[in-house]
Amino acid sequence: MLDRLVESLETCPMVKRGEYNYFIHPITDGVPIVDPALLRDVAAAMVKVMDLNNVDKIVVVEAMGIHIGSVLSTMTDIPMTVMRKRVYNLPHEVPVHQTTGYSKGELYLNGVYKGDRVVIIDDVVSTGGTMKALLKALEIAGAEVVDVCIAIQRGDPNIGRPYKSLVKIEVDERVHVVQRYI
Ligand SMILES: O=P(O)(O)OC[C@H]1O[C@H](OP(=O)(O)OP(=O)(O)O)[C@H](O)[C@@H]1O
Ligand SMILES: Nc1nc2[nH]cnc2c(=O)[nH]1
Repeated sequence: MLDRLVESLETCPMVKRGEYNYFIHPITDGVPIVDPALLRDVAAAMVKVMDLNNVDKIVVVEAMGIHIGSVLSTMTDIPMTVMRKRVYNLPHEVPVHQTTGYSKGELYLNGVYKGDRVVIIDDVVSTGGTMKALLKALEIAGAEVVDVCIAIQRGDPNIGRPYKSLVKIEVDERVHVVQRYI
């Protein structure tokens, strides 16, 4: 189920961003082209490894959580909300500060309320800053986080709670998949 993900990661293009080796992959960047079979593999693997019993909502992060979350949502019939970088000022909106390796900003959670059972998914975790911001927003909203699953884990970030990742990678001049969940 994850062979296509592993193979595509280990052969994906790389660019240097300063000293940082940045990998470019359809799941994390949407380029050069998103293979439907790869997207299906990732979503199907998430369905297989996650606890989705009595889950009310899937929470994803703009922008690159959206394509995976959309497929997962249509496969499971669980509604999805997107943590946005844009403020809407809707009632109950929860703003939180996000700091990643290369950016800082505000994120805004909508559509999640006290007592909701939610799962979180995203494309990649690297510093863990985005996940920490999202977990804080969900705590403020009063939601119960049932499970967290990230497609690609770069390194060993601590997000303050256990989480699952489909593959774990190390990166030098190319990507090495060092662990896979299934
Ligand atoms: O573990 P972290 O260091 O927080 O990095 C992970 C986050 O970085 C990427 O998003 P990014 O903030 O680049 O925004 P984008 O999805 O809109 O490109 C990715 O989609 C994750 O959400
Ligand atoms: N696409 C992509 N996203 C990242 N997030 C953190 N590191 C990387 C990277 O090297 N490539």
